[in-house]
Amino acid sequence: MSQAVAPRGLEGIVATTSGICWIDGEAGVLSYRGIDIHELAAKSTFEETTYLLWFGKLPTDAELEDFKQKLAATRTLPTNVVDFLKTLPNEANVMEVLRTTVSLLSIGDPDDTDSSHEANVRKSFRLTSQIAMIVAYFDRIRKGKAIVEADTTLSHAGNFLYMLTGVKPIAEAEKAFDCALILHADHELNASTFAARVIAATLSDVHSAITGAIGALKGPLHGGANEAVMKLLYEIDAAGADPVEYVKNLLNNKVKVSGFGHRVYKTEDPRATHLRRMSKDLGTAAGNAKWYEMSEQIEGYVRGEKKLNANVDFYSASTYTTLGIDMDLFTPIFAVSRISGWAAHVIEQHDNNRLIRPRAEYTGPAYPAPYVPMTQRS
Ligand SMILES: CC(=O)SCCNC(=O)CCNC(=O)[C@H](O)C(C)(C)COP(=O)(O)OP(=O)(O)OC[C@H]1O[C@@H](n2cnc3c(N)ncnc32)[C@H](O)[C@@H]1OP(=O)(O)O
Ligand SMILES: O=C([O-])CC(=O)C(=O)O
Repeated sequence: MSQAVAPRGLEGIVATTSGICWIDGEAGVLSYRGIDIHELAAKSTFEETTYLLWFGKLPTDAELEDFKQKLAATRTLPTNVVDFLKTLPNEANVMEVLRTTVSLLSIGDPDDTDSSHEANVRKSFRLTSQIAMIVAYFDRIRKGKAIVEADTTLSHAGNFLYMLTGVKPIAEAEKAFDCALILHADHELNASTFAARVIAATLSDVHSAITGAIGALKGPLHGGANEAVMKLLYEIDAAGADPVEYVKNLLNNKVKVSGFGHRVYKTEDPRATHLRRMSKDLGTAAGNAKWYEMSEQIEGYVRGEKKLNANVDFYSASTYTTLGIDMDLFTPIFAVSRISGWAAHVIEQHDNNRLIRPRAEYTGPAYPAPYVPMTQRS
């Protein structure tokens, strides 16, 4: 019996139930476990938000302390993984480095053959720490700098910046980065999370699901857009061009402008509200608001002309640049945060699993097509 084909790209299709993240795309509302993202951005920390995503409630003081200690205790990478990072070419794509290294981490993981709820949580702790470590370690290795060992007394955000730069971050930078991690932590059934859930639903392991998710996040229609935004800003700057004229030209040539548009939001992406402010505040404080100002001009034009809103990736580009982070680390940093949401979804999938296996409407040659012998083929 033939069924109606789902809309292209599965737009609007509700593919699963989930208790993790709720979005109202019309109203521009994003919430984790029912708590509004604006409240989390103002009051929470990445650790607390991750606890919320994984365990479904805000932690008590003691639970949060225990969580932070457990997370900090997993700030270690096996020697074979560090050695592997040293064998890679300096110019390697950092998302490819991350994807491959996360895959490698499953070999030798103490819970490799265990996919119980408890083992999945333990793996999630380890991967949350290790993804941050891989990004920071590889960046230092490729720059010929000594690796900075993790500091277990620092927050997840603070430790990442410390491992990356070798300098303990000032409070403002740590706070801004921590807020960015909260904002990127989860987003319902985005492409990478869906990929992770499809993999997990075969009863494959956490590392396989996260490896697939990293591959999906890399694409420029998804997480890769933040790097593409910064490339655009650099291009405009190098050409000494007017940002609006430059983008007008792109749109006239039917080129999509990275950092704009969203499958779900029909209004302002609530995360962009914070990243715009962070970009402005950090730029102003650093005495270099150039990237923010260019971004703001582009946003005004694209919104006015195309009715497209900036998404989470647009102002994260200028925010991270102002924090002194290289642009090819932007998408890996997305993964440094999104591992919390991916892990929550993989755990939820395994806890109540059914194989995800939709159908396709066949559009190929009519059945039965002849099997033409080799001698008669043209
Ligand atoms: C973390 C994230 O993943 S957030 C998204 C990050 N991705 C980007 O920023 C890349 C740029 N944006 C896009 O490519 C899209 O808006 C997506 C991928 C985010 C959403 O895609 P979809 O829901 O499939 O929308 P689709 O691509 O069909 O766009 C609908 C219309 O808006 C236009 N449009 C959408 N985004 C843009 C854009 N950034 N620039 C110019 N036009 C755009 C499309 O050309 C299309 O126009 P048409 O109907 O005249 O052909
Ligand atoms: O939800 C989406 O399609 C993409 C997105 O914004 C995210 O993953 O944060």
